[in-house]
Amino acid sequence: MDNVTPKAALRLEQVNLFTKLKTQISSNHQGYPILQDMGFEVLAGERIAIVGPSGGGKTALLKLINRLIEPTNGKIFLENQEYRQIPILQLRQVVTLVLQESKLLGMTVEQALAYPLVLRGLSKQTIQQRVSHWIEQLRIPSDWLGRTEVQLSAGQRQLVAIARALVIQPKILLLDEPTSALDVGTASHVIENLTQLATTDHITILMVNHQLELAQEFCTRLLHLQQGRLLANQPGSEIDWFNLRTSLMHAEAQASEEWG
Ligand SMILES: Nc1ncnc2c1ncn2[C@@H]1O[C@H](COP(=O)(O)OP(=O)(O)OP(=O)(O)O)[C@@H](O)[C@H]1O
Repeated sequence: MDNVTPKAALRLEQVNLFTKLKTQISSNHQGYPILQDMGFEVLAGERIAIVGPSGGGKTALLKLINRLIEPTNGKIFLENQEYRQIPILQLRQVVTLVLQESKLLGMTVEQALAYPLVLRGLSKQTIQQRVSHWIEQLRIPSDWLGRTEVQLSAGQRQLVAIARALVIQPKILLLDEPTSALDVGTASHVIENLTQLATTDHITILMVNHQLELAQEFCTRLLHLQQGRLLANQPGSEIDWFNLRTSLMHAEAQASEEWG
């Protein structure tokens, strides 16, 4: 039996993110706080669900981890290496982010799936194998392959975006509400695939998801964000999902009252 403790895939230490511009809302000279005192560790192969009300900082957190934005202060580590010491292209080979609105940049589905692998200089045969594998796994119909972005529905685009991330075989996969436009059956099938992938290939997955039943099915650990702070960091097995649903509904209602 393998008793080796899994390695830390990712670590955040006292990460803060403020908007660059001063706003009227905050007198803080650094600007308006988006994320504050973010500190947590993720082990290789963990499946993390990130939940919280709108505007809580979930997308901002994924963008920090993909280095689309830089923290105002604090440190992020990939295994034991500090982010700022890793060349950005090297980091992006390992950490892949799928945002809510993915673009195919004028390519057909088939071209878009192959493109990241072409950029990595892989052989035609490997590219074909990997692309076919994920088309099959995610049950992408062959008649989508020749279509471009405008010929796909939001849900179809989402599935293609997930496949495009998976062909890359990243070590850390970041997904921002990947199943929000998918029908229940397809969403559940995607979650099954992701769960299996994390288990068999030790891929670490962080997924923002408003659909709590999917988060529950998926996660080994849950991060609960509210107003830019980490409210809870708990193993999935210790969560009272009923209470969580109630508290999220309250927080969402409060947030819409504040905005409305
Ligand atoms: N580039 C930016 N400049 C200024 N403020 C921003 C920027 N991006 C996000 N914000 C603000 O940061 C906060 C967190 O936004 P974020 O998109 O991370 O929330 P979220 O939890 O993902 O919300 P949702 O569930 O609605 O997608 C919000 O108050 C948002 O207005």
